[in-house]
Amino acid sequence: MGIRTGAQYINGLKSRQPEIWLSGRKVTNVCDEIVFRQPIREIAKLYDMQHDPEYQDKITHICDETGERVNNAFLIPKTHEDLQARRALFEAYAKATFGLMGRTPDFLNVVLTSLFSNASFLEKYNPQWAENVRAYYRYIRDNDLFLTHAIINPQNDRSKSSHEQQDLFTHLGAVKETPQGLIVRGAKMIATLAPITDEVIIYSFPGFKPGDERYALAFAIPIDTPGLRILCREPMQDGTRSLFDHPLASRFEEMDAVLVFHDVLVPWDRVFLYNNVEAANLLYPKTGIAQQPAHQTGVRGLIKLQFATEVAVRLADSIGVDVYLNVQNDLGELIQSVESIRALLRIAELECDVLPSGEIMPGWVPLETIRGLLPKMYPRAVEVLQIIGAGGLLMSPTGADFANPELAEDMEKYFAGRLGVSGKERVRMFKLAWDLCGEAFGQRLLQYERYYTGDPIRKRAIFFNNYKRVRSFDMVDDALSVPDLGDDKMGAFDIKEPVVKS
Ligand SMILES: Cc1cc2nc3c(=O)[nH]c(=O)nc-3n(C[C@H](O)[C@H](O)[C@H](O)COP(=O)(O)OP(=O)(O)OC[C@H]3O[C@@H](n4cnc5c(N)ncnc54)[C@H](O)[C@@H]3O)c2cc1C
Ligand SMILES: Nc1c(O)cccc1C(=O)O
Repeated sequence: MGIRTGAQYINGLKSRQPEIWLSGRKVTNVCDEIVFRQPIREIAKLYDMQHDPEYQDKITHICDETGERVNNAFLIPKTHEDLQARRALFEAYAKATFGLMGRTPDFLNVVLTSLFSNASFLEKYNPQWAENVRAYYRYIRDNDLFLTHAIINPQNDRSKSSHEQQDLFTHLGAVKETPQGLIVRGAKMIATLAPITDEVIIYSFPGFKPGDERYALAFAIPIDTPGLRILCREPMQDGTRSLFDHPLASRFEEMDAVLVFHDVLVPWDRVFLYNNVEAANLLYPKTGIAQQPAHQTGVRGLIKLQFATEVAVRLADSIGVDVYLNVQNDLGELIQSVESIRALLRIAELECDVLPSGEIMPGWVPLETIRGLLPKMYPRAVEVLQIIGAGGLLMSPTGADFANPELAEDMEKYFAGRLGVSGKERVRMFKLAWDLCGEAFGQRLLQYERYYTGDPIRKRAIFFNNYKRVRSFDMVDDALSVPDLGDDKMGAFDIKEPVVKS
């Protein structure tokens, strides 16, 4: 099959009946659910881009194995050009959503591609697991499917391991083996976009301890598998608010959900690992599913930070405050943050690691540096929007007010910005900023940047320990290697007079 159109993606959603709970009721048809309608349209646009002459050659390629056209997320990078082809995809998808949708199809399809290209690591534990991963990658690639994932245990008692929680199956674990497959029970979080995806893949960050065997799991199943319950968080926009009043929240609400598995059957051919703490702890480091996705998240994060910075620059301009030193200082800081991330991405693409298989991994040091900086830089961009917008962020009327002729004169007179910026233009600018820095929608985007790649504190500590393990810090040795001349001689500088040729 190869690349899908947006209509085919939507028809796929219509062909299934996942158990989705939203605001206390079961969703009967996700495509008719007003909260999901616009986000589905935004994802469908990404699928249509694969057929658009402007994008097709940039974001898709002909699969060597099948001869079909497939998305570049399924490309195993073997050359710098391959890496650029993946970047072109990440950039095109990020720009289509201003970087505001973190879990677009390319993200997990890159994760799966990395699992596929490094599945041999599983062979020592169970060769069938490696085969299952390979078959699953081909299935998702050839059907161009959209995955969600939930790799975190629900936030119950973080001071205790999974097997020490109040209930043995609060956290998702294996209950029993059957001839058809594994029965799993418990919960995982946070499956972003789960309600509008095709499949769910489950695995975990490293960190399992002896006694956690039943939780050491990795598998994938269709999103409408019987017994899988999708519990959505409270919506951040109800789908009725206008594009004028909420130019971003009305389009890019990325629903998050807890997945509850009520004795769900995972067929054996969908089991990638289980009951093996060592394999589960090594999945990340041995399959590159931290490093390759970090390229996608780095590009997406750059676009998101760049977008917030551009909004801040235009916000300041709209009310003439970018003439002031303090505003220029803040805006300059945001621009330098954007340029820092842009430079780090280039370094990551130039300083690659080449695996024995020939796969090239963009450099982990610059990528993890991006992952450590964005959780600080993006919240700062939100703060600068709040500081520049000030009270103006709370004086925006609605599109309905602008539509009422009785108010027309006041709207133009009292809401106008600097000379050349009409009342409607200034209010639209401030609404764009408010969606990013004031709305619950914007606060989720901030929390996403802080936590989507894990706890930034622990990730930075892991980064430090990995960096210390591979770097020598030998300038310190150089500085300490000056011969000790003894105090009386320290002042004597045996500088030889330069020989001057007459
Ligand atoms: C908007 C959003 C979207 C997300 N989307 C996804 C997704 O699609 N798929 C997915 O799998 N996950 C997703 N996540 C979850 C994300 O992976 C987690 O938020 C992240 O791993 C941090 O875990 P936590 O939220 O459970 O925080 P916790 O680990 O519960 O941390 C809470 C606080 O306690 C501290 N803490 C907890 N445990 C320790 C410890 N052992 N040592 C030191 N400090 C500790 C932390 O530093 C933090 O301050 C998403 C998160 C957000 C915010
Ligand atoms: N956060 C991640 C995820 O959700 C899937 C794969 C990788 C990561 C990561 O941050 O490394």
